[in-house]
Amino acid sequence: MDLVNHLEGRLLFAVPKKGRLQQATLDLLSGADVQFRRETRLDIALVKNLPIALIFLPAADIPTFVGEGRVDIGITGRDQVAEHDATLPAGEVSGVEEILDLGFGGCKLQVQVPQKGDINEASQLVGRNVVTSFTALSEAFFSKLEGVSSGDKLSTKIKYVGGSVEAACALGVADGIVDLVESGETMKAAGLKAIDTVVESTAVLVKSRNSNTDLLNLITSRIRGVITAQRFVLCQYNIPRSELATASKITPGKRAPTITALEEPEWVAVSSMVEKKRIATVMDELIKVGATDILVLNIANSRTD
Ligand SMILES: Nc1ncnc2c1ncn2[C@@H]1O[C@H](COP(=O)(O)OP(=O)(O)OP(=O)(O)O)[C@@H](O)[C@H]1O
Ligand SMILES: O=P(O)(O)OC[C@H]1O[C@H](OP(=O)(O)OP(=O)(O)O)[C@H](O)[C@@H]1O
Repeated sequence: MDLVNHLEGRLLFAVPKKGRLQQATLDLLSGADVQFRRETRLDIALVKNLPIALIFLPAADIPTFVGEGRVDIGITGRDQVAEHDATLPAGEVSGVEEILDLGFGGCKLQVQVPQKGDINEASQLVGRNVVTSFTALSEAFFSKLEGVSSGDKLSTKIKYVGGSVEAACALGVADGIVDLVESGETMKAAGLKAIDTVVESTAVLVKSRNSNTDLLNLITSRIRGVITAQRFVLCQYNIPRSELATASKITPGKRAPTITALEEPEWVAVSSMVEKKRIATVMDELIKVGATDILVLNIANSRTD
């Protein structure tokens, strides 16, 4: 089938074709009931149950396609959006608009130098060689350090490499690099240390500034629901009515806790959404104020807007 001729009337949705963000993105689409089958080697897949076409693109290229309005919506790293925006002429508004922080793919774009060298702060790299895959963000970062206005010549020499950036210092190509750090293992293995942060990143859902359709809002709402379900658990417990006000402060919920009367008039049951990462502390606090029968339930999906 000639897929390109089947794109008419469909919302075009760019997703990473490989790399760190791909699996979590596919899981998110599955949670949002976006059904598709991608033929081997094809970068376009038609969604079976919605008028959407998925376009598989390198994460780094997604902001360009979204920014130019060639695709309507996409998932990529905030670092890639920032790099794209940093290439725009001064004063030009980016065509890429972030709509949701997706919470996965967390990493930092950091300035790194040899652990055993004499450089301890980024200003010491001014006028020296810096290697990176993020040239626009690095140029903006060093322009600020040098006090140079955008477009003017930098004394720091910024060179592009496409990957294995951390090898540049060992090979004598660079005095420092600007590269992504997640666990820090690659940096440590290469004998490097971080001395500054250019951008902190997570995966984001972005849309083209001029795209705004009911379907775009529907898919955004579904994805928001999946993300919320992943971030929160449902906490249920019984509490003496006299302690309800205190307990409600511990579990205020997203809007307000749900309170249900029990057969025993002195007691109520409370049900409230709590952020997963806080749940252990919240349970400790609930026990202290007299809660009993605390249950924590996973949320399969949610919709709050
Ligand atoms: N440890 C990490 N290293 C690199 N990127 C990460 C990491 N953790 C999360 N990311 C995010 O994943 C995005 C895509 O990076 P990744 O290297 O997987 O892409 P890729 O398309 O395979 O690119 P490349 O071919 O240059 O490696 C990054 O821009 C960043 O937002
Ligand atoms: O802090 P860590 O958890 O070690 O992750 C960071 C490393 O991962 C990325 O490289 P990737 O594996 O994508 O290969 P690349 O160097 O070819 O881009 C990034 O460029 C770092 O080198």
